Amino acid sequence: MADDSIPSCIGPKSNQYVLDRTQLLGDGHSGQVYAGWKASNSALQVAIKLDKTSGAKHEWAMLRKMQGKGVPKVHYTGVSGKWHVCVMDRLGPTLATWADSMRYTHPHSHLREQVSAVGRKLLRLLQGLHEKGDIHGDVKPENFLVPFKPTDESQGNVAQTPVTNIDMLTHDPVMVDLGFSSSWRKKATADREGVTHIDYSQALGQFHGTTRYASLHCHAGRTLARRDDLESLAYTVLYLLQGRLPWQGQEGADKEQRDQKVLRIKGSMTPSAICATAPQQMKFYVTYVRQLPFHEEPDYEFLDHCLNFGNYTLMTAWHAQLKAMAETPDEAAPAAAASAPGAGSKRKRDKADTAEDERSGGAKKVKTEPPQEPCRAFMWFVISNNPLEGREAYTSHTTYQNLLNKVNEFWKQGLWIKHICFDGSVYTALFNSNHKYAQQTLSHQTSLEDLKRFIKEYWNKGYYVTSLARDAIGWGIVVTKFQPQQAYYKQSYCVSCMIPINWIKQKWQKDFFISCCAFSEEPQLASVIIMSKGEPYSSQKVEVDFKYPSEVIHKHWDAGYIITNVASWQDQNVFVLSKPKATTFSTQVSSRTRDYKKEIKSAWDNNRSMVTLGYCRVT
Ligand SMILES: Nc1ncnc2c1ncn2[C@@H]1O[C@H](COP(=O)(O)OP(=O)(O)OP(=O)(O)O)[C@@H](O)[C@H]1O
Repeated sequence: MADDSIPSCIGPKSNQYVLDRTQLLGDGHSGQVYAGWKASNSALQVAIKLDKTSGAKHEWAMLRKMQGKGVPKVHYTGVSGKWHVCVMDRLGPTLATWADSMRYTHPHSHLREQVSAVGRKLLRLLQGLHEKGDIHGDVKPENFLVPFKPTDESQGNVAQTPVTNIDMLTHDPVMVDLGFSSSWRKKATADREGVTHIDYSQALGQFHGTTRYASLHCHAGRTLARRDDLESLAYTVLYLLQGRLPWQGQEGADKEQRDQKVLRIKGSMTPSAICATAPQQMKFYVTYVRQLPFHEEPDYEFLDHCLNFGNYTLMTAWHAQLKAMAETPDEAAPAAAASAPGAGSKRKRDKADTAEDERSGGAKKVKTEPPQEPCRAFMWFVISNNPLEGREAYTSHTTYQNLLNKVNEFWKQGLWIKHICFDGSVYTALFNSNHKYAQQTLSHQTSLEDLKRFIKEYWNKGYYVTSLARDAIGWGIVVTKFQPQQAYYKQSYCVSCMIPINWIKQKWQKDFFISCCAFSEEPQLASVIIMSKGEPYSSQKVEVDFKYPSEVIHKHWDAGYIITNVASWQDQNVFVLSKPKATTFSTQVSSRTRDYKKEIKSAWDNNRSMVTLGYCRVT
């Protein structure tokens, strides 16, 4: 039944529009779009967007700002009853509808040529928006419409124009739905020469956008930047070409679970796998946008060359280079093989043996060449700080029992376990002569229920959990009794099937900070987070990424944070960064290495103390 609150006439008497309730053009999350016409001139066909929220005013302002630059012409905006109303040019079908119908009626070569043209035009539309200081924030095929160009001008009617006949080589797509748009540059500097980029932040668990097309950064709750529009454009182009994306059709109890599944598939697929059945240039496009730093101005010319896959006879020098690269055999090793020590091609292994990132690292170079796609690999993350204080040691063993025997020897020497870690086959433990510790126990628990029982039992005895690791069959746990006056005030744990970001945020508000964490995949997904009151930090961040987020880590280092925990969660890495209350700390080094022993030795040789170890995905 039609909603009676929907107005049939819109606008002041001198400028009225008639709304046709029988012609719903689109139904979005914030309202509906109906067809209509100008009361005094029925040939002027319009689209009338009714929005329930005052957020519409932001979209109106954006549409006005972009008039003449690829958005529909706006005829009227105002409020009617409970609706915020925007009357604009009526357009044709969405690109999704257009491509779906083309796919079954035209040869693939034709679709490919058309989609290439569309992709390049969309890129330029987004570039225009970016040059104005804004990003779209919801790039997807449904938000770009085919223009209405009636074949017979005298009886023009959008709906009757066959969508399959619209030649996008000669028509330009139009961008709609700017409701999610935001600025990528700071307002105060928008008109000045030295443009300042907005600040980076990550709000884990906050995802706004369309799951199917969202960038990985968007899924991770990171502040959106130009790179995110361009990553979504890649998925849009791939959808138009293939009618499907590899992460479609995921099922789950709720939207959050489905989003998590999509993120996991999207994030763990290499650009080659995502573009397996697409033109090879798209692989370079996806690789490039996924590696683009937050602040960096995208190289639109490079992306345009990648999207120019419609016609191989129109090859530029760039294009030829891209094609040559596309024909080079893919060196990516499968994840499992890459994770085994010594696996992967020799060249890759030599190149990737150790990578180091330092707090005082220099400025980054801007990439102008086609990026190389990295292979997926897991490595040790060795985190060390300046300077080395007291004694330190490490040990590694393939069985928990052997580890326990060795730990007993270290305890006798006055060394305490600082951290334990498991890489799939080997347990590693770091030790130091921590003067705050008085007693320690290392234990192994096979189930989560046993782990919870153990933690409670030892809390009652005055111990706190100081390290945790997940091994092949259970959980290694270290509990410690502190010297008087040195203990935490309180400790809390959360066992969950996801990273419990809301719980963590609540605890942060009560001055708890993450002390340690561990994650399991088998037999079920589980995350165990231990938070304590009394940690020597003033603030904390959690970063979740599919690889090592060097750019983000540098930003946090610059803001005074240090990495205090590294762990892996499904295909992703979890980095806990903490801001120490004391300001004595000077430099932190994060090394990704296959040979952690060499790295620990090098840290000690350079007077650096060990903070933590993790075994995580690096690419
Ligand atoms: N000017 C127009 N002419 C014709 N159809 C339009 C026009 N504007 C929007 N539409 C149709 O209405 C749909 C929804 O529009 P829009 O995306 O602006 O609404 P929304 O409520 O913000 O949607 P979403 O849930 O995607 O954010 C579009 O996908 C399109 O099919």
